[in-house]
Amino acid sequence: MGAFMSRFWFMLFPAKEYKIVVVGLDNAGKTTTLYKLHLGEVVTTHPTVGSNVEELVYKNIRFEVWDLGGQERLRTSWATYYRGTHAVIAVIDSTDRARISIMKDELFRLLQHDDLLQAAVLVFANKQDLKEAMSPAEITDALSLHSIKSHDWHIQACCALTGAGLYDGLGWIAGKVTGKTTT
Ligand SMILES: Nc1nc2c(ncn2[C@@H]2O[C@H](COP(=O)(O)OP(=O)(O)OP(=O)(O)O)[C@@H](O)[C@H]2O)c(=O)[nH]1
Ligand SMILES: [Mg+2]
Repeated sequence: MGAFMSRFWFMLFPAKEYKIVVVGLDNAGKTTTLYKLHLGEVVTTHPTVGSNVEELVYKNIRFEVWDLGGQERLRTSWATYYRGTHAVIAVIDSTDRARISIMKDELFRLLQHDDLLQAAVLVFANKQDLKEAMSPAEITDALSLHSIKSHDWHIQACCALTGAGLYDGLGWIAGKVTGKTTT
């Protein structure tokens, strides 16, 4: 391959791609988040059975983003997606006070998984447009995030419908996986 072709090839296919898995209870807004980031649009969603996967490029960093189904019967299969994961996004429906403790249990279970020992963890406090939404501070307490010492974690308020906060969260992941500060 000539020098020009080689440069062209690497522009098209940069070597590194980072894998993100998106987890959270059903109705949290995972699929809405993925397609808001991927298409810039709010898509009509149905409960995900299995997964959706899309590629995102942000600040020249390529991410392969896996959105998993959150229904109870599907959560046991989340672990089959973990291998090679650089970052986890846990999407929270900030109005779902009744089930935040279930999400906490799911979060602490995934933190113990061997395939996620190196993964950075971003918590999206989604649906902040709704007035009954818990604040990020309330969610931090409810999920006991300060007790997590084994992983880098960060919580970001967001609204998947407007996109507010989504790129701030992705920027945090970008900084963690590349080891650089991105602005
Ligand atoms: N008000 C509001 N509604 C949202 C927001 N994000 C998502 N939703 C709505 O929440 C509902 C569920 O969104 P989905 O993205 O399908 O949820 P999911 O987490 O993918 O659900 P499963 O696939 O069943 O695990 C949809 O009606 C979305 O329009 C948000 O930020 N604010
Ligand atoms: Mg979904």
